[in-house]
Amino acid sequence: MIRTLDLDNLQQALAGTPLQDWAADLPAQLDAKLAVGHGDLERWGAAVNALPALVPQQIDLARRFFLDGACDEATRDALKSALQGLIPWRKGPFELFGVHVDTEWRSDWKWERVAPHLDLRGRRVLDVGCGNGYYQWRMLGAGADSVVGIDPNWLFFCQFLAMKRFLPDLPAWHLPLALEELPAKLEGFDTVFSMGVLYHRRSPIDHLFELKDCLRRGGELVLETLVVEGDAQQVLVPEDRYAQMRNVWFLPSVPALELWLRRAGFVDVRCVDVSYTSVEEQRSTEWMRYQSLPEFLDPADHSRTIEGLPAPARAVLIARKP
Ligand SMILES: Nc1ncnc2c1ncn2[C@@H]1O[C@H](C[S@+](CC[C@H]([NH3+])C(=O)[O-])CC(=O)[O-])[C@@H](O)[C@H]1O
Repeated sequence: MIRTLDLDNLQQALAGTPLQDWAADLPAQLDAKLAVGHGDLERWGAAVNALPALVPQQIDLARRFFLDGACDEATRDALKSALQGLIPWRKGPFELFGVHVDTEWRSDWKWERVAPHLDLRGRRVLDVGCGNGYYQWRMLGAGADSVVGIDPNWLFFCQFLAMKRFLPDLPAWHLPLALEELPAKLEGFDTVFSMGVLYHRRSPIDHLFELKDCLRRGGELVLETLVVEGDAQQVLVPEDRYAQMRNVWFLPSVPALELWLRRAGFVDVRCVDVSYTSVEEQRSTEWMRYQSLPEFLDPADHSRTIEGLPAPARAVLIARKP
């Protein structure tokens, strides 16, 4: 499976950049990771390998994730059943040759809140906690030069490989790595995204420093995370679960998050969006059959989680490394 990581092309894309040495070391690091792997990796790899060989004649990544081209009914059934082998699908939606992968999240809605505030044309991008890579494809659709995603989840890695099958020549790479597994002081990306990751970190300010270390001087950070209302000293730390999630640590107010970013050395810090997540944006579907946001909110009062905490609101902040 390592060959499907397409590391040769990644090395070529990063040749002559500050990321060149890192790219050269990746095959050995990833070989070691893949040797340990995950119990279900073989099954998910088989689902990826079962995807029919289809060549998209129509590609739209700018307005949605949409691929289409010649595909008969039997091939479409084979495509659907291979993609079903990678359930649960959380981030999307994906439209592939007439198959609509209706994911748990309307990630396209989040992208519509983020994208208008950025100019990704010609930029070398890192997406930290990229999930299945949905946003990586949309970043290419917005003109990014190359997009590297990192995420330690093996299922999401396989979901990315499924899409890459149909778009083998596009400059998007997904590495099954956690942020902590990147070398210190990479300082080579023009734009770094961290969306939906900060509240999972026990040391959120260290997370900001780690993101800053991935950026070149003058590079831009795009940070999206759960927030609460309040002033610059307001932060919620849940006693236990938050909207049924176990590993949620810090939910700052927007002014607190802006302060954290400034303390971490970012400049031009600005919040460009705050939105409550609706039960239309995150819900169970045929492609993600577990419980979802509608079950995680207080049934009598959707402004509260079932734990009695403020319902999920997410902010998008942009900041620059001086
Ligand atoms: N140490 C880590 N390093 C890198 N990734 C990690 C780490 N720990 C967890 N993750 C990954 O971070 C992602 C968080 S989801 C956001 C997905 C996308 N960005 C989104 O904005 O929809 C949360 C949400 O649903 O919002 C998961 O894919 C984890 O595997």
